[in-house]
Order: sequence, then structure tokens, then C-alpha cells
Amino acid sequence: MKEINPRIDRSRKVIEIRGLKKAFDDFEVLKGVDLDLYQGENLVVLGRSGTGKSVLIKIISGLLKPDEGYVNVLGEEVDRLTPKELDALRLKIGFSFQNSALYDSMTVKENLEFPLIRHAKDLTQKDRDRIISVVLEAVGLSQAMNQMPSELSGGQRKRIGIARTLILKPEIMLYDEPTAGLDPITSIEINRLINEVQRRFNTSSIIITHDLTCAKAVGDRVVMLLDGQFQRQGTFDEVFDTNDERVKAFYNYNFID
Ligand SMILES: Nc1ncnc2c1ncn2[C@@H]1O[C@H](COP(=O)(O)OP(=O)(O)OP(=O)(O)O)[C@@H](O)[C@H]1O
Repeated sequence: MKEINPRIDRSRKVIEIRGLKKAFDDFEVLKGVDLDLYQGENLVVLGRSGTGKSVLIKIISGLLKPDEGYVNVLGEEVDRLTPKELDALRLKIGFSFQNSALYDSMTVKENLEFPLIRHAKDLTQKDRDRIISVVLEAVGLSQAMNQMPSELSGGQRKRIGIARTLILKPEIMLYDEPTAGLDPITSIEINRLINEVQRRFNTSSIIITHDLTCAKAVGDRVVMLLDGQFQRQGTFDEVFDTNDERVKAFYNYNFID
């Protein structure tokens, strides 16, 4: 069980969502979702496949428009931003998606340099080298600087993917199924890294997962999306301390200790 991060600032919400609704044709995916993410917090969103977790992330990042509701990210009402303002907001959000693949023809260093060249044009080569060293060290892979992605294990590639996301110093990290497809030992390493990123960079994160070992290891707070709404919220143990058969079924099906 994770010890709750003492540096969480509950007076500062980095994401605030109220009454969020989203339907596709007549299929209601989100039916009135309320969510707060506090500065420095790791919030885990649990839910079965198809419950709308990715839709929620896409709405937070402005890729999808809500039908109804209020979505505020880092003080900005996402729905009201111009495309340019939205681009600026997205630079403050780090996306670690399942399919955020590395460029196979580039070395690790070149992969990490790419977002800096694109989005931080004022930096000198010396600045870029320093930032790359810091993030590689943070993910424990300083020695991989000049390797090609094909020479790395799945877990190492995942770490480099997270390093590439961190390189622009995001205020919010969104992790979509961070342990999917990894063996249990590598999953534990990624869970540790998510906590390390929180501690070192003071980021606020949403972690979407079905992996209950991951939820328990990284979540300061856990919410469960069921039937289009957050039915349960609290610490991992609080969320599962219930007689709700749907929640018990999710636990029994997913938890491997
Ligand atoms: N652009 C879209 N058009 C139509 N339906 C969509 C669209 N995006 C998502 N959906 C539907 O919304 C529902 C929720 O999808 P979502 O991808 O958010 O699920 P999820 O909880 O992330 O699942 P998984 O864990 O499998 O990724 C699904 O039934 C999906 O088919």
C-alpha cells in the first residue's frame, strides 16, 4: 500500500470537473462525472474496458468536446480555449500512452531531444544535453543514452517513453495503462518510477489502469468508474471495502497480489 504523499496541496486543484456528460449517438458513456485532481497527487482511475476512461482523458486534453459539464485544467476552461491556447495547455500535460512508441531509427538521446527541438526552441545544445541527462538519470537509464530502442527491453522502452514525456517538464502526467503488457517484476519497477516522478518533479498525475497492484502501489486516491459515474472514491482499501457486487467482482477478477 502506498503511503500518501505528504506534499499534496489540497488547496490547489489542477483539474476540476463537474457534471461531465458525453454520449456517442444514444450511447451515454459519461453520465455526470465529478473529479478533482490536487497538486502533487497521484489519482488512479479504475474501470472495466469500455467504461469511458480514455474518453475522459481525451476530454481533459481537449481532443474531444463534452456534451455537458465544466472541465477546468490548470485554471483554464478547456472547452473555451482557442486551438492555439489549447496547444499551449497541452504542453503542460505529459501523455504516457500505451502506444507512445519511440522512433526506432533514432537513438535514445535523439528520441529525447526531439520534443525539445520542436517545442523549446530557445535552448542551446548544452541546455538540451543537461536536460536529457537529468531525465535519463531520473528513469534510471543514463547508460542507455546512445542505444537504439531495439536494443532495450520492453520495460526500458517504457522508461524512455516516460522520460520523453517528462522532458518538457509537464505539470500534469496522464498515464494510460502504464503496466499493460509488462511482466510482474517490470510492472513493479514502473510503479516505483511513477512514484519517483511524483516525488522528484512534484507532478500531479492521473493513472488509468485495470491493474490493481498498480493502483495500490501508486494511488494516493483511487476512483472507480462504473456505469458512467465515479461510484467509489478514496484510498485503495476504502474503495474496495464495500458490499457493491460490481466492485467486488472487479476486485476478484483483477487482483493478483
Ligand atoms: N469517437 C468515438 N465515437 C464513437 N464511440 C466512441 C468514441 N470514442 C469512444 N467511444 C465509445 O465509448 C466507450 C468508452 O470508450 P473508452 O475508449 O473510453 O473506454 P475505456 O474505458 O478507455 O476502455 P479500455 O480500457 O478498453 O481502453 C466505448 O464503448 C467506445 O466504443
